[in-house]
Amino acid sequence: MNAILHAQQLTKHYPGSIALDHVDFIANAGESIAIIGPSGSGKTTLLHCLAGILRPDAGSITLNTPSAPMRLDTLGDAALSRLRREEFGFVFQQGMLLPELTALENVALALMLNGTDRATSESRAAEWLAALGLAGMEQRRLGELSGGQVQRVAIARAQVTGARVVFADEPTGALDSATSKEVLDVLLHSVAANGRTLLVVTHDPNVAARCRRVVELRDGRIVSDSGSPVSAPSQAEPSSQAAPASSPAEAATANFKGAFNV
Ligand SMILES: Nc1ncnc2c1ncn2[C@@H]1O[C@H](COP(=O)(O)OP(=O)(O)OP(=O)(O)O)[C@@H](O)[C@H]1O
Repeated sequence: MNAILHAQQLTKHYPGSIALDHVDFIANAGESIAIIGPSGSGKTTLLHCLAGILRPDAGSITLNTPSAPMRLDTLGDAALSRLRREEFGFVFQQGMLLPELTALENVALALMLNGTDRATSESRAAEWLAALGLAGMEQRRLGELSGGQVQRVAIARAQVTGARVVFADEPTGALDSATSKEVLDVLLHSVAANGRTLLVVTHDPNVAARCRRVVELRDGRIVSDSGSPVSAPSQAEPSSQAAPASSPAEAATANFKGAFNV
């Protein structure tokens, strides 16, 4: 498999605690990886370091791009922000979306920040929203959507730019179990259909069980790494090999190819 993200000897301290203790980690292209572990074990710190949100105190993080490997830990702030906008997508429990904007504007904004014109951005955003089951809701503000619908907007925003790695932190944490399952289906199928890599921090065993690989942290160290499929092997297949649609979520997946071929 091809490594897309490679962290070596990642270390991050906070006053009075060590959040990451010489962590070595490789994410391969197309994998869905759950990061689990007890509260305070360093999951969010690891995710934020890998995503270029936090700078490690020591260690290296390399993103393999088609042009050249890029070292996140040595990039300047402006270059790091640009890399985050172009290469990464984020689905967090809250905070990534702007409540004063409509669903369409929230998704389109991700493209506009990368220099895409407004008309193109809105048209691609509308395709993504439709593919995720939100057709007809484009003009609603976030307060007019359910929690599950808001997370679908976040999933669309995370991927509309063509991000190659999607980072999710408790993406279903605020949802009831039925809605969690729906949102998880949409997230897993959409990243798989587009060949993206997914890293998801979770306390939910149902979320971890649906990921291809499970990495467990304790006291800032990786203590186990399944490194092999635990379920849903089709998640790692490229879009051309995606299974035929047989449910609304899978039908949405099939539409992604259209969303990206425009
Ligand atoms: N901004 C901060 N300032 C000080 N200490 C911090 C900060 N952020 C995290 N920590 C500490 O670093 C350690 C790892 O925190 P982190 O949030 O990464 O763990 P986590 O596994 O994601 O926890 P949770 O499951 O509760 O979200 C903990 O001891 C935490 O208290």
